[in-house]
Amino acid sequence: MTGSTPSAAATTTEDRPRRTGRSRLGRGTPTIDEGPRARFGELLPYLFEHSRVLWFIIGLSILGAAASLAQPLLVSQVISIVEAGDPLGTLVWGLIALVVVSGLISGYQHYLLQRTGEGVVLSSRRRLVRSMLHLPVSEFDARRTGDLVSRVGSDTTLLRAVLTQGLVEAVGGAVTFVGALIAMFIIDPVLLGLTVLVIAVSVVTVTLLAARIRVASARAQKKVGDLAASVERAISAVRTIRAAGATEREVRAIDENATGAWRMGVQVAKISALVVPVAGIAMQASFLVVLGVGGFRVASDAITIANLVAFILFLFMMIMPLGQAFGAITATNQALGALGRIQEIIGLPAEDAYDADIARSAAAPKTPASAQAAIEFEDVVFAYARPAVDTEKREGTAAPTPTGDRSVAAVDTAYTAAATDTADDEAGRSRRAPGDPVLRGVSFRAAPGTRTALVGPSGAGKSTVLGLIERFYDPASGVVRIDGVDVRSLPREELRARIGYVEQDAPVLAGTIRENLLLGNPTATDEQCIDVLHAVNLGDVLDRDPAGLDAPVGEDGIMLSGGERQRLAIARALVAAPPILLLDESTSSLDGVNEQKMRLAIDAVAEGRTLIVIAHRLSTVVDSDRIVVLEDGRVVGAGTHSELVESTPLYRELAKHQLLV
Ligand SMILES: Nc1ncnc2c1ncn2[C@@H]1O[C@H](COP(=O)(O)OP(=O)(O)OP(=O)(O)O)[C@@H](O)[C@H]1O
Repeated sequence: MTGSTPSAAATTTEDRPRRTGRSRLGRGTPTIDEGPRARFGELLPYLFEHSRVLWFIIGLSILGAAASLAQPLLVSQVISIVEAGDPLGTLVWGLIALVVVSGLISGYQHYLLQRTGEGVVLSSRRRLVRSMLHLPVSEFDARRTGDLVSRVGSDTTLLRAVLTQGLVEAVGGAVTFVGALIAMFIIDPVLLGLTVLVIAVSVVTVTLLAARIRVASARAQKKVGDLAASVERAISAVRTIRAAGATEREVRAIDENATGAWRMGVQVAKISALVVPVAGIAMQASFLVVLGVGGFRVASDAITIANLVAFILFLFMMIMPLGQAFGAITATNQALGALGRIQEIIGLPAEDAYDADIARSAAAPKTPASAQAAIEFEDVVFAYARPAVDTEKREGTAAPTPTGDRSVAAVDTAYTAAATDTADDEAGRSRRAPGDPVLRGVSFRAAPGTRTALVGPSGAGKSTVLGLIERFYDPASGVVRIDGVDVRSLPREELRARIGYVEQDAPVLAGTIRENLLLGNPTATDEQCIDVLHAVNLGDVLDRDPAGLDAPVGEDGIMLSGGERQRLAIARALVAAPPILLLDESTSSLDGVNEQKMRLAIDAVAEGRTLIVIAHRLSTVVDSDRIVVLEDGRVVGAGTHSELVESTPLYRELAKHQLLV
């Protein structure tokens, strides 16, 4: 699922990748099974990047072709000289030299082709990764991580084959082919006519097979993407899967995808395998025709033996490039299938820097003035798009659900009990149709330098509010402002540089503590890093490992406790010293000790900045300057704790359940 404005949502999500696939990438109408297919023209920019070396290689292969073409002529000369009983002299040495030179040329050419092929893979990976990481956040909602990884890892490698398996060599091959054809025409046009007839049949057959190879290959690559996505899903939730006793089921699901990929691979192999015998039969048939008819023509003195031998050698020379051409067609078709999947991502529009229209029409200054910015929501309506392209995405790759946290369960029970007239619980949320607004006219203001808490039932839209401030999504209507400036008119980089954002789940990256801390501010000193660690009560992690700041945190920060991960994420946001901090408190890790540490951390970071905290337990935010209560996408109350206890039943109920009143 993706988000943006409802109207935009309808066009920017599910349909877009496929629509882009049709208009930019393919002829005809690709089905979801085939996936997008690229046009040959889309391959050319990748080749043009290496045009100098490719011209050099083409030059080499023409040279090699000329050396090969000279060989039958020399052989024919040698036979004539032997027949006449004359001494061979330097002719034999010339022949040997030719063989050696063409061998050397072909070796060097092979190396250059492989190297250039690697270059093409590299540049396609660079372009793809650059585009991928600049896609709007909503695109990632709709796509499976494993499939994206597979495009970078597997699809790109298929582009190499275009070069290594023949496209450039086919140029040299074409020279040999034409040269041989001319020589054969000069030697015996009748024999040539018969040969061409046999070969033409095989060329037509191979051309027909090529179209099927392209379709099968695109399907095979899609299956590889499915496989990668299912492996990613299983690995990312390995603990949950083990705990649920679902390992074998996952293995079977992955196995099904692996079998699907295998089946498609075999289909490609079958079609490609047809190409080989077709080429072989063409060669043998033409050889037999030449031998049989040629024998008669020697007997009737229409052609000499020396010329028949030369003709047969030229025949081989003509057929060899044909084999190369068939290989090139297969490889190119496979590459076009893969390139379709690469270009599908590259062709998607990147996140825009800012909304030019709004920036133009904004009367207010483009840069927020104060160091402690005010945040303002005015009548904001927002809907996520309709269901994602792939439901597996949300079901399968979701982070493991926190279990056994009774305090969180109690919070939601409290909300549910309080919410009598609206449906806010799980059942209520499931009644909201996909594409219905998640925020329905939200308005509130967080004054500069104050602490604002967002509270409300699960699914009320609290995290969505933070997503809109960060401009991961834009509202359908209404405005989000920082210091009076519409956030859409600010360059995203500038906007995000002003905001520290701590997301709810998995906020720690694999790597070391230092790498995590330097993410938002690569120039921070060790001293600054250590200071912020102490500020969020994480000083002790430095003593645990002699590596100190260079201690690894493991994949997703698995070597730290849940509370420590959350506080490390806060520390990371602080290193960049942002004037605004958005903190989506984790629903897990809320035991008493962690909660206390979290409160202290929040106190420490609140100083001198505008802070918006999403709280799942009131105790962490009860002393906030302002608490905004969200319910089903609406603000149902705002004020201090004591004001809300008086004025807002939902809040009062919640406070009662948490023994605060
Ligand atoms: N990326 C997304 N795509 C589609 N729908 C989404 C997306 N993120 C959230 N939603 C839906 O929007 C609604 C509000 O979600 P949100 O995460 O803002 O709620 P929340 O109040 O923060 O909940 P919690 O307290 O459980 O974190 C939910 O119904 C949720 O299913």
